[in-house]
Amino acid sequence: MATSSNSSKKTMSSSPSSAGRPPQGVKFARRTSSGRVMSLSRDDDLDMSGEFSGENDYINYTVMMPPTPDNQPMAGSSGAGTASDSKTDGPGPYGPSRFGAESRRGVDDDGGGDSEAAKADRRMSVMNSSNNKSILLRSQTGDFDHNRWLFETKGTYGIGNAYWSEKQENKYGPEVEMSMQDFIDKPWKPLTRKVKIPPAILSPYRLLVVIRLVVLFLFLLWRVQNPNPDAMWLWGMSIVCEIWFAFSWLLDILPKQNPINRATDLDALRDKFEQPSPTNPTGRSDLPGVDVFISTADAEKEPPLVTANTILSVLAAQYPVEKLSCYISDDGGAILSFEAMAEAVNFAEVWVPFCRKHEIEPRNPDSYFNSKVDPTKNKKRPDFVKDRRWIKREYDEFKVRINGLPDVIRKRSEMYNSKEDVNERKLSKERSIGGGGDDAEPAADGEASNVTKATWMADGTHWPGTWLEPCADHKKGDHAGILQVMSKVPEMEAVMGFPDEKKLDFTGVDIRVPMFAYVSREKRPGYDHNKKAGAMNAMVRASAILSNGPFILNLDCDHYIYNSMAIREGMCFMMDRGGDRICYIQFPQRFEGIDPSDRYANHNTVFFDGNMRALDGLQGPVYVGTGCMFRRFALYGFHPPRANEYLGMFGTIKAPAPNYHEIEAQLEADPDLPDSEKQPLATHPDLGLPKKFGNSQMFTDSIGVAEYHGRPLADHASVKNGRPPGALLEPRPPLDAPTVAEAVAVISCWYEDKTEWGDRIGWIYGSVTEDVVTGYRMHNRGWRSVYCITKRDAFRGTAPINLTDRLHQVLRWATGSVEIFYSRNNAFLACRRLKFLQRIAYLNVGIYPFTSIFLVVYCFLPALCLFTGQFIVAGLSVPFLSYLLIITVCLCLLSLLEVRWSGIGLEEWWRNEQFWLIGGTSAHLVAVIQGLLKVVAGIEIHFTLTSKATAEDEEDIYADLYVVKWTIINPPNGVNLNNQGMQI
Ligand SMILES: O=c1ccn([C@@H]2O[C@H](COP(=O)(O)OP(=O)(O)O[C@H]3O[C@H](CO)[C@@H](O)[C@H](O)[C@H]3O)[C@@H](O)[C@H]2O)c(=O)[nH]1
Ligand SMILES: [Mn+2]
Repeated sequence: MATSSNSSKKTMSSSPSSAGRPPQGVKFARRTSSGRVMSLSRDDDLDMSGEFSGENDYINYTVMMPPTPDNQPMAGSSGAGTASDSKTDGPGPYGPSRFGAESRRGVDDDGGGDSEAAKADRRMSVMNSSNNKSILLRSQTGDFDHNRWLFETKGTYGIGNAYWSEKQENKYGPEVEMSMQDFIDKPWKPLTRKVKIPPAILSPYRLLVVIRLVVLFLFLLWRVQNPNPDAMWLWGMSIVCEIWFAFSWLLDILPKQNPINRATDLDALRDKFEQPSPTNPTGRSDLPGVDVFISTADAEKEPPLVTANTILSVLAAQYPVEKLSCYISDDGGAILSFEAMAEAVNFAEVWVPFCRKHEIEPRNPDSYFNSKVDPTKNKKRPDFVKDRRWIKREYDEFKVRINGLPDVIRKRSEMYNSKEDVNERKLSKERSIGGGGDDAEPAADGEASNVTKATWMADGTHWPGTWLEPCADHKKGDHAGILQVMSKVPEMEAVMGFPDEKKLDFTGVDIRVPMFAYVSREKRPGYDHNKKAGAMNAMVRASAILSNGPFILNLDCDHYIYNSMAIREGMCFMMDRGGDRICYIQFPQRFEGIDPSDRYANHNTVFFDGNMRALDGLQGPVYVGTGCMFRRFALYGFHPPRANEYLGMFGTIKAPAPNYHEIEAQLEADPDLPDSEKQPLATHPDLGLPKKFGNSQMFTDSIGVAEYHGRPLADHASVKNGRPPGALLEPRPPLDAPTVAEAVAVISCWYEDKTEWGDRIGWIYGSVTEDVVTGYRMHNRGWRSVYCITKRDAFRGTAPINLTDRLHQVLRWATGSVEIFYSRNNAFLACRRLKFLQRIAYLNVGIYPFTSIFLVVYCFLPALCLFTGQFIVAGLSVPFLSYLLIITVCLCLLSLLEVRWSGIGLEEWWRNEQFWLIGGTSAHLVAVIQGLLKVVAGIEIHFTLTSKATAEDEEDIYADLYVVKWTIINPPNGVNLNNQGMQI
């Protein structure tokens, strides 16, 4: 089933051994004599597609079909001569494939933002918002608290609701003819609201914190004043520890004083962006684009089947198909991942419409078929059972194909290699015939064994990535950049299926699949690839050129979309009033396959439901990796578009942001300033600052567009930095070859030379927990973030199940924290835009591993007491005991209240305490030592990938639970087994 598709593969090294390669296609990337690919910037007036083939400084660029792993690997490529027509255009198992990049790109449209029409649109919106607002509307936006009011009235009011629900019935009917005035006067309905934690819980909580603080202070004072003269050393040691514990408790508890909950209104989002309106008569989606990034690094530890399932869940997400793009970054450059992804896209052709037709959840096939609930629940269509049976079989076959891939690839490669061998032998024979003699034969044999064993793609070309038998240019950390658009940019309008389409009846179901691209950045020895952060940055650039979605969702390869509405939930925040100041939306990380009693606190609920919720009430949750939706513009290192800054201890002092004021004043004085001057982007405090993004003009041009597309709708006077409704209805231009070439150029390993990538732009380098640092930088610039807990989990993933893997993970996180502590990202050095309590929270992130030193010492104290017969105090006096009692009772009450406001279970809380001690006396301590070694001796820290369980080992999913691999981080655990250290 050869599928027609275009692969855009950069053949960086034109190795002579690739005799069977088809003739090179479009040539357009420029390569200098030094071997570097230089500025590939596309000039809009210049048609680059044809003219470069004559120049010798352009490298070859092949647009070819992706070899979807077929089950007749050698067919059609039996001879080197036939390879050239391997671009067979046949239907795959599900009909004509959607693979491929188009060859032309709309000339008149460059994505919206900067074109004349868009400018005119924006001017219109400025006029509308300033002139046409009714008095009523303005009064509503004054000091009146919409969110609160809506919440209290359960969110139903005004003509808005009635009006819009009527519309739903008849999308394209005559009702569309509503007047502009109607539209403008539509009450402005918030997309999100804050839900306060009941004061009945919060007030006693705060009170107890104060009480405990005072008592703790008095206790320590008493302890200092009452030494134990018999054992001063014991007394001294214990008191130092106790003071540290008090300090770290303070760091932990202070940022927790204002937890909040949030709720989103998905209906309001739909009404606002996807209902017919004067600016949008057909009700086409006016939502901004979203680029989803999946990262994988190792096809062994991260099984391709798991990754493929994640991809499928993304492709089937409920978001306008034409606005959604998915990218996978393969840091391993493995052909296995590549072909598995090609298979996944193939399967998506039926899987995605199936999900839409029957509205199933979750849309990760593996979880869906394994879920314990009755699949027919709430299913009304009579053909559901039949369809499900069919797709289940189809999925099983898909699994078999994926599992068979390693074999297929190996066999195929062996075949090609032996063919090469034979050719080589023939050649040498011919050569040696001149010399004559029978001894030619053994000589040829000897030669053959020298030929490197290449890894071949199904179309008879060399795999540009890592080979099964690694060699120079084709191994991990040394291979070309690969970018392949596996599913092309979809049509703008829904494409409805018909009966019997692809063996299922898809009548009235949109059968489009979002764009999907496989990306493996170039890697060369001598370059620091910066782990996940580097992979992310490469994807940020490639996606800016290919789709430029103003929002970026990042998922690890094992984290799939569990709630197909998740992206829309995030979008509610981004598109709400003030949403343009939100840099990212962190979703809680939820895990599956963890032992029921969650022995090692893998769920981490105390963190995800407690700490993060609390931070949401300050400046926002920290960025903790997978399940986070970014504003692209914020990733580029800009400051938030804001007129005011909030300074001071508690961020309550309002002051105008620098520069902004001046420009405002200028504008007032001279209303005839050029239009561009009125745009909020132009009034960004730091837009003038030169940022070093690298030399891709196409990339630089995309920045402003992404910013503009990411703004909330300017449908209300209170939206200061919005875009007009209907601005995002333009179709996306199809991808053309120069665009793809540019995307390949920006994933090359030298692109970041002398730029600020990883320093001020994108994911920040230099830490194994790139996530925390990246988020910190944004908060430090004054952005805020939002924590989005959805009723149905947004995403789900796997977590390490045995103690060793878990400790390694905790070790990596703690090491990252120590790195942060010793870096310039230490919150002590933060600028004043970081709110005070937020700063404390970040300090805590950097400091918590150091607690382990004191914890270990303290854990040894009981033993020391036992041996020496001494105690930390002179005698068990009444004040000592009563202080201890109050402190402990307060702590218990606080924990209870915390459990109440965060909604976690008591057992979960207890597991967390236990694991805190286990990790605190082992992994954290090692992390402190590692961190010190790095700072003092410059010893690098490795990123140990967390192994993911295969979806296959179902027999005993907890088999790993008790596996203990002895490593340096285990021994301190012995301490814990007997001691439960007294915890202040
Ligand atoms: O060189 C690398 C190393 C890792 N990864 C990817 O990074 C992700 C996270 O790796 P994993 O071993 O699963 O780490 P976890 O501890 O499970 O991940 C958490 O912690 C990481 C930081 O330590 C964050 O990056 C993750 O998003 C967060 O989920 C995976 O998708 C990897 O494929 C790469 O792309 N390139
Ligand atoms: Mn993980």
